[in-house]
Amino acid sequence: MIEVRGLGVSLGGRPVLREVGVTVAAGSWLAVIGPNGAGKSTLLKAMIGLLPHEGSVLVGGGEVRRMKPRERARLIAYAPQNPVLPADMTVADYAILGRTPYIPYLARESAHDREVTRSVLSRLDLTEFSERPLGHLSGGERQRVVLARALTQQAPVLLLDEPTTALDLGHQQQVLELVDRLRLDDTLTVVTTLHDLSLAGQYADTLLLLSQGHAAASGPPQNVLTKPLLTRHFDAHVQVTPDDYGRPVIHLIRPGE
Ligand SMILES: Nc1ncnc2c1ncn2[C@@H]1O[C@H](COP(=O)(O)OP(=O)(O)OP(=O)(O)O)[C@@H](O)[C@H]1O
Repeated sequence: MIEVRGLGVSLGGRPVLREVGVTVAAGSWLAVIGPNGAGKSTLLKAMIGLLPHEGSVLVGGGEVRRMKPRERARLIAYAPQNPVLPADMTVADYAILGRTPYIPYLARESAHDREVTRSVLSRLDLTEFSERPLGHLSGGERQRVVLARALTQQAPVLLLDEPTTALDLGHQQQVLELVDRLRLDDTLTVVTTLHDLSLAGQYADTLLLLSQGHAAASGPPQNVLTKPLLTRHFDAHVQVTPDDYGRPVIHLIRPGE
């Protein structure tokens, strides 16, 4: 569903991604991990065609940079890490913007568009906030609203940049479970950046470890979430233990222990 080959991106005259290649099969989940500044958000932005780049990014068989915005929006939904939100717009009005690619020019949203939006808001525990202005929400509520807008888009490819950073434990689990259920029910292809490596290992089929703009490792979680790789690329003291299902769990340990 997604095929990235020889991707290179320069920002401010500096190379930020170099020769990155990755393939994501339809219906699978790729988690992009790596230290701050490694290029994770840049990779997602390149996948949606927002950045000039070298190499190719194919989504659904087509080059993203050649797609018309409406065509692209029906194929790829993207929830950025820190979007600027219009403070006076209500939650419901913002979430229904995800339906824009389906609304004919000069027409209004249909009953179906409103129903999709209502259902997504309900699944994200946001019904009670529907009429609240975005400027009157907590950080975690705002993050769920950004995700809601991406989900109302009902695109087969979902790119989520750090979807859980501002969420409490329960909402982290709720959001990731919801994304996984949609992935399985509707064969969505999911790409997320995630700083929580244990969560990345629990939900993703494949991990891509970016380090200083290049792909340092990729593969199933147990091959990427290893002590040597994490120590080298994150410069951290960690212990990796399997959970009850054999998936790697990462613990930070005090240096010297
Ligand atoms: N517009 C820009 N101009 C110049 N450099 C930029 C620009 N945007 C990002 N960068 C740089 O590109 C590098 C990669 O940024 P990116 O946001 O992709 O990292 P990241 O892996 O998502 O980091 P984090 O974990 O901190 O979110 C960083 O060094 C960043 O400073």
